[in-house]
Amino acid sequence: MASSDTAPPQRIAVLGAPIDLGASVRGTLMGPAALRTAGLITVLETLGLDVTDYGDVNISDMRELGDAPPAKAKHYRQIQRWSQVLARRSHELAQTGAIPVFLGGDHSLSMGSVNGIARHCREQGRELFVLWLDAHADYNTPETTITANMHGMSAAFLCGEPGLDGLLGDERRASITPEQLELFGIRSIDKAEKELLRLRRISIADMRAIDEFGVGVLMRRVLDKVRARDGVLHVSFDVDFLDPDVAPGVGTTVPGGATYREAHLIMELLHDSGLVRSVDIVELNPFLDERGRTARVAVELIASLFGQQITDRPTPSNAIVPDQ
Ligand SMILES: NC(=[NH2+])NCCC[C@H](N)C(=O)O
Ligand SMILES: [Mn+2]
Ligand SMILES: [Mn+2]
Repeated sequence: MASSDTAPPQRIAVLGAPIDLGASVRGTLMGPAALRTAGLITVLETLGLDVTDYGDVNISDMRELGDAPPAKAKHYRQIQRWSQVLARRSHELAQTGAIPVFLGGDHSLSMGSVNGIARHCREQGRELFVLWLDAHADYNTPETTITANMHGMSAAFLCGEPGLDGLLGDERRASITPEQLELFGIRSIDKAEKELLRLRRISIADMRAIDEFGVGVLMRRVLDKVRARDGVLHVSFDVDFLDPDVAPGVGTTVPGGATYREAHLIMELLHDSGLVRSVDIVELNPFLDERGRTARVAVELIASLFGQQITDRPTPSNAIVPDQ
């Protein structure tokens, strides 16, 4: 991913998705603006990347599909429009060879972004894995949900769980299989959601596992799996993955989250792996933030994901982390 003297700089395609109807707390629609204000574009350019900011997605010209909205999925029609346009734009951006970075917006946007990336990967014959950095599993369906908020359903939707079948019209719905989903940082799961996760044998690095083994070991397990299958990675980064002390600007805070250093290490390991092909940054709610603190932390973490290093010398992580 890093640029060298000979290789052309890595291209990054930034696209904002100012959506907040998937969550119960309004305000994530200001996320793309806050991330830009916190310097996202400049930070990436300073790292030597070739960044194109495509602005924010517009859904006004989307036609309405004729499917029946499920009973328990709030703002289904609106989110359907976002998902459709995002699936299309995401596929187009991936085709240009750039790394798409989607700025949310609540986590329902991943239903579209990941669908488009998955389509591109299928066409390329590469297996796509999705790393879901989140306090929540987002593995509810209209059947299991308690809140009817669609940001709590996106991971389940992507794995082809029933209930939102008409969301993308004719577009193939299951973007990945349950074994291509890696939940990481999880500390809040609803009862019926937990049962579904167990049934599907979804891989979960919860906070208990992180406390016990550390993010280095657990991340290496994820990365080794992707490498062994010659796959690539999409990183879906829900800002509430971070501890609320570090990142207060989110609508669904859960105590006991990842620390500042844990999060940076994850991003650094992801960068070193060279496997990341696309990224979502979701759930940042500037309306709830403290003087832009959370937006700035999110930007710093994205910088680590794209190669910012403390010493500007390669860290030989394999030399200092003993084999399991
Ligand atoms: N992307 C998020 N912050 N999701 C929170 C989901 C919370 C809860 N599990 C629900 O279904 O409503
Ligand atoms: Mn989420
Ligand atoms: Mn979350």
